[in-house]
Amino acid sequence: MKVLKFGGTSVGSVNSILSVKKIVEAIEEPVIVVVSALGGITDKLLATSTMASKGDLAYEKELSEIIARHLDVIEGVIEDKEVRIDVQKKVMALLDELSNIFKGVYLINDLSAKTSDTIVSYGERLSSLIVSNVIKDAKLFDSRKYIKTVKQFNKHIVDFDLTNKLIKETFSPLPKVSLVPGFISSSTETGEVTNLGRGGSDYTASILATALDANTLEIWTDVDGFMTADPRVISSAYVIDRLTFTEAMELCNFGAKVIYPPTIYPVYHKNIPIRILNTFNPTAPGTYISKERVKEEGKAIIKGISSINDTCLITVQGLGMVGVIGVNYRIFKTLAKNGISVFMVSQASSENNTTFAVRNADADLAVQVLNDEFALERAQGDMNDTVAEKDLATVAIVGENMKRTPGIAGKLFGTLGRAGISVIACAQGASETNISFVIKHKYLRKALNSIHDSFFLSEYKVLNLFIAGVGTVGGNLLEQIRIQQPKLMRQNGLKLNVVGISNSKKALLCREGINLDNYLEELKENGEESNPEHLCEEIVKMNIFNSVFVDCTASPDVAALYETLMNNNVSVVAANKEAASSSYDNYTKLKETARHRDIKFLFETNVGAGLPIINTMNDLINSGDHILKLEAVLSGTLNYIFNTISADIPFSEAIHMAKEAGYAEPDPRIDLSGKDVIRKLVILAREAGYPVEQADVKRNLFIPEKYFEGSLEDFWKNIKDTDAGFEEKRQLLEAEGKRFRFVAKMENGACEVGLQAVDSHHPFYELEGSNNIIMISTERYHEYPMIIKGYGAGADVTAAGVFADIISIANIR
Ligand SMILES: NC(=O)C1=CN([C@@H]2O[C@H](COP(=O)(O)OP(=O)(O)OC[C@H]3O[C@@H](n4cnc5c(N)ncnc54)[C@H](OP(=O)(O)O)[C@@H]3O)[C@@H](O)[C@H]2O)C=CC1
Ligand SMILES: N[C@@H](CC=O)C(=O)O
Repeated sequence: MKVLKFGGTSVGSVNSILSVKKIVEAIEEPVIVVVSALGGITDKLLATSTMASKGDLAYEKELSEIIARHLDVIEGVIEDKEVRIDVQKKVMALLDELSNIFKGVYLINDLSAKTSDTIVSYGERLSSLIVSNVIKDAKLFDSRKYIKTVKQFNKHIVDFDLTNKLIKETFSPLPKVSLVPGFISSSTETGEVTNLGRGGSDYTASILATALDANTLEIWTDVDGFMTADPRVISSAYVIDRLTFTEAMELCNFGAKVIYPPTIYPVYHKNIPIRILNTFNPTAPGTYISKERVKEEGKAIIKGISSINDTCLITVQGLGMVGVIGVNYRIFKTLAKNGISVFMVSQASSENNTTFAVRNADADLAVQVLNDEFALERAQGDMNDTVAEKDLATVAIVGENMKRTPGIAGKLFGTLGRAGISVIACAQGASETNISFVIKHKYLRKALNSIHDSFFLSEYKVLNLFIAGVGTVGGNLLEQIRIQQPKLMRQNGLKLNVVGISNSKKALLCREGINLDNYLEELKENGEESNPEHLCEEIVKMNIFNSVFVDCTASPDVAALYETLMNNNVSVVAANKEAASSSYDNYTKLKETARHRDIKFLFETNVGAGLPIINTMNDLINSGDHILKLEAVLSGTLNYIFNTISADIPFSEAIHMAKEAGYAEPDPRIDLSGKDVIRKLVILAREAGYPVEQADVKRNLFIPEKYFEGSLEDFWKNIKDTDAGFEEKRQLLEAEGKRFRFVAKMENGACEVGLQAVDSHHPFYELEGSNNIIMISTERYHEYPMIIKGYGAGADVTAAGVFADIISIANIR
């Protein structure tokens, strides 16, 4: 035989009760079916009691809703008219009793524990009566007659000797289907109605399964089983197929509300397995809980992560505690005497403090009673005042396979460190099945996500992207992500979740991910007013794990956010060159911050767009080479212009064309003035190991300074004046068989940029379109420098370079 328990949601509606009928009637062996009250009814009974006890006549409305709910369910689940009328009568009789009790509570304005217990018992009495008339051949039993309790420490404790005896008598012989109300019981001494506490229906089922030696206990609920973590917080959480009793106990004691914790003890002792199944998805395999510890190859070492939101840490501290016997005894005795439950304890081996976790609501009382207990020691200066730190959260990782497996704690705390989360207290029992730690509540979501990502081979890894700038580069990047995303997910298990998008005026932020099919309209219509500071604040506030800020703007104000973002463990990928070419101090500070926080600051596209220049230089240096000299054409815009001007296309027209083609900076004067090449050379020199500032670069510019003064419109208007002069120079050069190239050079840290006329023997002569070229001379590449050449500007190649930086953070293959 087996015992099946159906919770409130499983018997909460007409459809769910019909599913229960189908599930039970398909079983061939004898079954005991335990039911909870209709979903939400226990809460409503309690709320109505409180109203009535306060003399609030509105209780009558609540009561009429309770009545209507039950009558509606009967109407929907019982087809046979005669049976239906009979059940309606019986149910109405119970509801009349209930109504009279409420009236009494209302009239005398008093709600004793006994009356409250009686009122809530109606929930299961009503539901079991209804369900017993839905399932074919079901026989209804009354749990008050065989689940007996005695009072201990103001709680109703099961009187197991009597209960087991009565259960055996009651269910002999065992009917094919026995229908049993969960939760309710009665007192051994007085016979009065009692109950097993909230969630007690699971316990009823466990007690019955144990007393009758069932082969399985099935808990039917509204989820597919124990999940690796709370799926409302972690989208990649999945159902755990097997757990040991210990693991299940650890997980549900620690916040996973799949089963009521005491349920596990009785069946554990008789080694009766529990299956967690979903009434709404009955074919799902669910979670199987048994004594056996199975170590499955390729599966995560830990089984689940759970958490307690409501945590306060209390610390008792003082040098006077060191070596003194009995301090902890006094702490915990005092707490117990005052009914304060402690769920985590941590004591340093120095013995100078004991820290423990309680619920926030118990904190003030705990501090007060402990200060009283240690009043003398405090007065003598041997101990400090007791301190409470509220609004914290406790997280636990659970798994029996952690036993004797080195590196678990290291991995856990390393993961938290990389996410920028500080651990306030931690504890691990010698059983090694649970490592618990306390953090600030605001980091809970991030901690759970980071740990889940690190420990579980989820179907996919997530990178959360904030993309600033949706123009030429940013827009192209978003389109590449949109197109590539399904393949990355399928082949590499990488989900790129774009959680933020912004332009200069608006920001769109969504933790769950922005739909990339129509982000521009969304940004326009639903984006919030934004500026760089606001954007930064919002990102920090969202506090998302594995997040990357992608800067596709040209804004110095946006670049100024990197430090704060990185200090909040957000990696940065920049197409924007402002930060890497800013003061050397700022550049090194950002790089050090990234190293120190174990995050990334990547800016490959700052030089040569998608060409692998910076990465190659880093690889050379990291393998022990030294960069001695760089010679390069680094402006796609200028190279394009010099390759495009002709008798038909004047200089000013070629600038327009470079802008149109997406090569030029948002402000093309940055290209024309040589500034863009200067900052690129500075970045390369720094990456090569030379502490260079922009002011150190010698420059031989080719457009007089006056053209860069005034507004951008002035520039476009005035630059036409240079067309004739340029055409003259071009013709001369053509006659000499030479071409203009704007060349950047660095030799042992000395940098210069300038216009050069190169002949056909020069390696830069044949450099088509907007291409860039760089010759890198090193100790190893000396006689024949390393050459990297290709598209050096343009939306798609730059976006692809930014994309590559992002992918490198995910570290996928
Ligand atoms: N084009 C290329 O070949 C290469 C470009 N780069 C770099 O890429 C960056 C982007 O260039 P590109 O795409 O051509 O420029 P665009 O002008 O096309 O786009 C810039 C984007 O940045 C947004 N923006 C500006 N200021 C802010 C701000 N304060 N906060 C948020 N968003 C802002 C703009 O918004 P709005 O529309 O509201 O102004 C726009 O969406 C530049 O730094 C450039 O140097 C690097 C390598 C190659
Ligand atoms: N404006 C730049 C774009 C790449 O950095 C260029 O023309 O090279």
